[in-house]
Amino acid sequence: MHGLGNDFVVFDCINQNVSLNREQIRFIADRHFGIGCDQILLVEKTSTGADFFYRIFNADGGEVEQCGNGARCFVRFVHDHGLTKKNPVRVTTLSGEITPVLQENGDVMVDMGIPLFEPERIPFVADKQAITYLLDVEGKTVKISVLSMGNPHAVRIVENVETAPVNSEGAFIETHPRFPKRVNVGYMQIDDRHHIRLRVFERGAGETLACGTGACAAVVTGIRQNLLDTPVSVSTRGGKLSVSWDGENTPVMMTGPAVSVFEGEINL
Ligand SMILES: N[C@@H](CCC[C@H](N)C(=O)O)C(=O)O
Repeated sequence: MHGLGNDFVVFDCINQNVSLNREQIRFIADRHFGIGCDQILLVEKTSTGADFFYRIFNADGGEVEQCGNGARCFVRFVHDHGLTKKNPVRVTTLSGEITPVLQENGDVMVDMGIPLFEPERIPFVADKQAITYLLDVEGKTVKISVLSMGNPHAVRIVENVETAPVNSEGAFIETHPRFPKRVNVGYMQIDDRHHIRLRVFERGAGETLACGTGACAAVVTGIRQNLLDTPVSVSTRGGKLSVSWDGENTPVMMTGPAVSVFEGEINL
Protein backbone atom coordinates (compact mmCIF):
# COMPACT_ATOMS: atom_id res chain seq x y z
CA MET A 1 0.00 0.00 0.00
CA HIS A 2 1.04 3.59 -0.18
CA GLY A 3 0.05 7.03 1.01
CA LEU A 4 1.47 9.55 -1.47
CA GLY A 5 4.27 7.15 -2.39
CA ASN A 6 5.30 6.49 1.24
CA ASP A 7 4.97 2.72 0.85
CA PHE A 8 4.06 -0.08 3.21
CA VAL A 9 3.88 -3.84 3.41
CA VAL A 10 0.83 -4.51 5.59
CA PHE A 11 0.23 -7.85 7.38
CA ASP A 12 -3.15 -9.15 8.57
CA CYS A 13 -2.11 -10.52 11.97
CA ILE A 14 -5.70 -11.29 12.95
CA ASN A 15 -6.33 -14.19 10.57
CA GLN A 16 -2.75 -15.49 10.68
CA ASN A 17 0.07 -15.64 13.22
CA VAL A 18 2.86 -13.31 12.19
CA SER A 19 5.98 -12.70 14.18
CA LEU A 20 8.84 -10.98 12.42
CA ASN A 21 12.38 -10.53 13.66
CA ARG A 22 14.59 -7.57 12.75
CA GLU A 23 16.35 -9.48 9.97
CA GLN A 24 13.03 -10.51 8.35
CA ILE A 25 11.73 -6.92 8.53
CA ARG A 26 14.86 -5.62 6.84
CA PHE A 27 14.57 -8.34 4.18
CA ILE A 28 10.90 -7.52 3.41
CA ALA A 29 11.74 -3.80 3.20
CA ASP A 30 14.74 -4.34 0.91
CA ARG A 31 13.90 -2.96 -2.55
CA HIS A 32 16.33 -5.29 -4.35
CA PHE A 33 16.26 -8.60 -2.47
CA GLY A 34 12.84 -8.38 -0.77
CA ILE A 35 9.51 -6.66 -1.55
CA GLY A 36 10.59 -3.10 -0.80
CA CYS A 37 8.89 -0.51 1.42
CA ASP A 38 9.54 2.38 3.78
CA GLN A 39 7.60 0.81 6.67
CA ILE A 40 5.99 -2.50 7.62
CA LEU A 41 2.61 -2.42 9.37
CA LEU A 42 1.17 -5.25 11.46
CA VAL A 43 -2.60 -5.13 12.03
CA GLU A 44 -3.37 -6.90 15.30
CA LYS A 45 -6.18 -7.44 17.84
CA THR A 46 -6.15 -5.38 21.01
CA SER A 47 -7.53 -5.64 24.53
CA THR A 48 -7.32 -1.88 25.17
CA GLY A 49 -10.93 -1.16 24.16
CA ALA A 50 -9.90 0.17 20.74
CA ASP A 51 -10.86 -1.76 17.59
CA PHE A 52 -7.30 -2.69 16.57
CA PHE A 53 -3.66 -2.34 17.48
CA TYR A 54 -1.27 -1.59 14.68
CA ARG A 55 2.51 -1.87 14.95
CA ILE A 56 4.89 0.15 12.81
CA PHE A 57 8.42 -0.91 11.82
CA ASN A 58 10.83 1.24 9.85
CA ALA A 59 12.80 -0.29 6.95
CA ASP A 60 15.84 -0.52 9.26
CA GLY A 61 13.90 -2.92 11.52
CA GLY A 62 13.21 -0.51 14.40
CA GLU A 63 9.71 -0.41 15.91
CA VAL A 64 8.28 3.13 16.18
CA GLU A 65 5.37 4.92 17.78
CA GLN A 66 3.40 6.60 15.01
CA CYS A 67 2.94 6.87 11.23
CA GLY A 68 0.51 9.27 9.53
CA ASN A 69 0.43 7.83 6.02
CA GLY A 70 0.35 4.37 7.61
CA ALA A 71 -2.73 5.30 9.66
CA ARG A 72 -4.62 6.13 6.45
CA CYS A 73 -3.51 2.88 4.79
CA PHE A 74 -4.42 0.95 7.96
CA VAL A 75 -8.09 2.03 7.81
CA ARG A 76 -8.36 1.24 4.10
CA PHE A 77 -6.79 -2.18 4.77
CA VAL A 78 -9.19 -3.17 7.58
CA HIS A 79 -12.19 -2.09 5.48
CA ASP A 80 -11.00 -3.69 2.23
CA HIS A 81 -10.25 -6.97 4.05
CA GLY A 82 -13.60 -7.07 5.85
CA LEU A 83 -11.92 -6.86 9.27
CA THR A 84 -14.43 -4.22 10.36
CA LYS A 85 -17.35 -2.17 9.04
CA LYS A 86 -16.82 0.54 11.67
CA ASN A 87 -16.09 4.07 10.56
CA PRO A 88 -14.36 5.83 12.29
CA VAL A 89 -12.04 3.10 13.51
CA ARG A 90 -10.31 3.35 16.89
CA VAL A 91 -6.74 2.12 16.64
CA THR A 92 -3.98 2.01 19.20
CA THR A 93 -0.33 2.49 18.29
CA LEU A 94 2.68 2.60 20.59
CA SER A 95 1.98 6.32 21.11
CA GLY A 96 -1.72 5.98 22.02
CA GLU A 97 -5.09 5.92 20.28
CA ILE A 98 -5.96 7.63 16.99
CA THR A 99 -9.21 7.60 15.00
CA PRO A 100 -9.00 7.46 11.19
CA VAL A 101 -12.23 8.13 9.26
CA LEU A 102 -12.78 6.78 5.75
CA GLN A 103 -14.47 9.51 3.72
CA GLU A 104 -16.97 9.07 0.89
CA ASN A 105 -14.45 10.13 -1.78
CA GLY A 106 -12.01 7.42 -0.58
CA ASP A 107 -9.64 9.79 1.24
CA VAL A 108 -8.95 9.24 4.92
CA MET A 109 -9.05 11.87 7.65
CA VAL A 110 -7.07 11.14 10.81
CA ASP A 111 -7.15 12.82 14.18
CA MET A 112 -3.39 12.59 14.82
CA GLY A 113 -3.60 13.77 18.42
CA ILE A 114 -2.17 16.76 20.26
CA PRO A 115 1.43 17.73 19.44
CA LEU A 116 3.88 17.76 22.35
CA PHE A 117 6.57 20.40 22.78
CA GLU A 118 8.22 19.60 26.14
CA PRO A 119 11.80 18.58 25.24
CA GLU A 120 11.81 15.51 27.50
CA ARG A 121 8.63 14.17 25.85
CA ILE A 122 10.06 14.37 22.30
CA PRO A 123 12.82 13.45 23.49
CA PHE A 124 15.27 16.32 22.83
CA VAL A 125 18.13 17.57 24.99
CA ALA A 126 17.56 21.27 25.84
CA ASP A 127 17.83 23.46 28.95
CA LYS A 128 14.28 24.76 28.51
CA GLN A 129 11.34 24.63 26.10
CA ALA A 130 11.43 27.11 23.19
CA ILE A 131 9.71 27.71 19.84
CA THR A 132 13.02 27.29 17.99
CA TYR A 133 16.42 25.91 18.95
CA LEU A 134 19.91 26.26 17.55
CA LEU A 135 21.59 22.98 16.66
CA ASP A 136 25.27 22.44 15.83
CA VAL A 137 25.42 20.56 12.56
CA GLU A 138 28.77 19.71 10.99
CA GLY A 139 30.47 22.97 12.01
CA LYS A 140 27.50 25.27 11.37
CA THR A 141 24.48 26.29 13.40
CA VAL A 142 20.98 25.65 12.07
CA LYS A 143 17.62 26.81 13.47
CA ILE A 144 15.07 24.05 14.04
CA SER A 145 11.75 23.49 15.78
CA VAL A 146 11.20 20.21 17.58
CA LEU A 147 8.00 18.45 18.56
CA SER A 148 6.40 15.06 18.96
CA MET A 149 3.48 13.91 16.83
CA GLY A 150 3.65 10.65 18.78
CA ASN A 151 7.06 10.28 17.12
CA PRO A 152 9.93 12.80 17.19
CA HIS A 153 10.30 15.52 14.54
CA ALA A 154 12.74 18.36 13.80
CA VAL A 155 11.56 20.93 11.26
CA ARG A 156 13.79 23.39 9.45
CA ILE A 157 12.41 26.25 7.31
CA VAL A 158 14.27 26.65 4.02
CA GLU A 159 14.07 29.02 1.03
CA ASN A 160 13.93 26.24 -1.54
CA VAL A 161 13.02 22.68 -0.64
CA GLU A 162 14.46 21.34 -3.91
CA THR A 163 17.99 22.48 -3.03
CA ALA A 164 17.71 21.78 0.73
CA PRO A 165 20.38 19.38 2.08
CA VAL A 166 17.75 16.74 2.94
CA ASN A 167 19.90 13.64 2.50
CA SER A 168 23.23 14.93 3.82
CA GLU A 169 22.23 17.20 6.70
CA GLY A 170 19.01 15.24 7.37
CA ALA A 171 21.00 12.05 7.94
CA PHE A 172 23.34 13.92 10.30
CA ILE A 173 20.49 15.43 12.34
CA GLU A 174 18.65 12.06 12.48
CA THR A 175 21.38 10.69 14.75
CA HIS A 176 22.39 13.95 16.48
CA PRO A 177 23.21 13.29 20.16
CA ARG A 178 20.57 15.83 21.26
CA PHE A 179 17.91 13.38 19.97
CA PRO A 180 18.32 10.29 22.19
CA LYS A 181 15.74 8.29 20.18
CA ARG A 182 16.89 9.77 16.82
CA VAL A 183 14.50 12.01 14.86
CA ASN A 184 12.60 12.56 11.60
CA VAL A 185 13.92 15.70 9.88
CA GLY A 186 11.61 17.90 7.79
CA TYR A 187 12.57 20.70 5.36
CA MET A 188 9.69 23.13 4.79
CA GLN A 189 9.39 25.84 2.14
CA ILE A 190 6.54 28.27 2.81
CA ASP A 191 4.79 29.36 -0.40
CA ASP A 192 2.02 31.35 1.34
CA ARG A 193 0.02 31.16 4.58
CA HIS A 194 -1.95 28.12 3.36
CA HIS A 195 0.64 26.28 1.22
CA ILE A 196 3.96 24.64 1.98
CA ARG A 197 6.34 22.28 0.22
CA LEU A 198 7.95 19.59 2.33
CA ARG A 199 10.66 16.95 2.14
CA VAL A 200 11.38 14.65 5.07
CA PHE A 201 14.40 12.53 5.91
CA GLU A 202 12.73 9.83 7.97
CA ARG A 203 14.29 8.13 10.96
CA GLY A 204 15.05 4.53 10.00
CA ALA A 205 14.00 4.89 6.35
CA GLY A 206 15.84 7.84 4.74
CA GLU A 207 14.05 10.36 2.52
CA THR A 208 10.53 9.16 1.63
CA LEU A 209 8.16 10.59 -0.99
CA ALA A 210 5.89 11.84 1.81
CA CYS A 211 5.66 11.67 5.60
CA GLY A 212 2.25 12.16 7.25
CA THR A 213 3.46 12.92 10.76
CA GLY A 214 6.18 15.09 9.16
CA ALA A 215 3.46 17.10 7.36
CA CYS A 216 1.60 17.58 10.67
CA ALA A 217 4.83 18.60 12.44
CA ALA A 218 5.70 21.15 9.72
CA VAL A 219 2.24 22.75 9.74
CA VAL A 220 2.22 22.99 13.54
CA THR A 221 5.68 24.58 13.43
CA GLY A 222 4.57 27.17 10.86
CA ILE A 223 1.36 28.04 12.72
CA ARG A 224 3.25 28.39 16.04
CA GLN A 225 5.63 30.85 14.40
CA ASN A 226 2.69 32.78 12.90
CA LEU A 227 3.86 31.98 9.37
CA LEU A 228 0.87 29.79 8.43
CA ASP A 229 -2.91 29.72 8.97
CA THR A 230 -5.02 26.57 9.20
CA PRO A 231 -5.84 24.68 6.96
CA VAL A 232 -2.57 24.13 5.11
CA SER A 233 -2.01 22.24 1.88
CA VAL A 234 1.26 20.30 2.06
CA SER A 235 2.94 19.44 -1.26
CA THR A 236 5.31 16.50 -1.07
CA ARG A 237 7.18 14.69 -3.83
CA GLY A 238 4.42 12.06 -3.74
CA GLY A 239 1.41 14.41 -3.76
CA LYS A 240 -0.68 16.60 -1.48
CA LEU A 241 -2.02 16.33 2.07
CA SER A 242 -4.32 18.71 3.90
CA VAL A 243 -3.46 19.48 7.54
CA SER A 244 -5.39 21.63 10.00
CA TRP A 245 -4.59 22.65 13.57
CA ASP A 246 -6.43 25.10 15.84
CA GLY A 247 -3.51 25.72 18.20
CA GLU A 248 -2.07 24.57 21.57
CA ASN A 249 -3.80 21.59 23.21
CA THR A 250 -5.92 20.79 20.14
CA PRO A 251 -5.43 17.77 17.86
CA VAL A 252 -3.92 17.91 14.39
CA MET A 253 -6.22 16.69 11.60
CA MET A 254 -4.64 15.21 8.48
CA THR A 255 -6.51 14.22 5.29
CA GLY A 256 -5.16 12.40 2.26
CA PRO A 257 -5.30 9.28 0.09
CA ALA A 258 -4.51 5.64 0.86
CA VAL A 259 -3.96 3.18 -1.98
CA SER A 260 -3.67 -0.61 -2.27
CA VAL A 261 -1.23 -1.74 -4.95
CA PHE A 262 -1.12 -5.54 -4.80
CA GLU A 263 -1.55 -8.52 -2.49
CA GLY A 264 0.62 -11.61 -2.22
CA GLU A 265 2.38 -14.19 -0.14
CA ILE A 266 5.99 -14.32 0.88
CA ASN A 267 7.98 -17.26 2.20
CA LEU A 268 10.16 -16.09 5.08
N1 LIG B 1 6.16 7.66 7.15
C1 LIG B 1 5.56 7.91 8.39
C2 LIG B 1 6.43 7.93 9.61
C3 LIG B 1 7.05 6.56 9.88
C4 LIG B 1 7.85 6.48 11.16
C5 LIG B 1 9.02 7.40 11.20
N2 LIG B 1 10.02 7.08 10.20
C6 LIG B 1 9.66 7.35 12.59
O1 LIG B 1 10.70 6.70 12.76
O2 LIG B 1 9.11 7.97 13.51
C7 LIG B 1 4.45 8.93 8.37
O3 LIG B 1 3.76 9.00 7.35
O4 LIG B 1 4.21 9.59 9.38
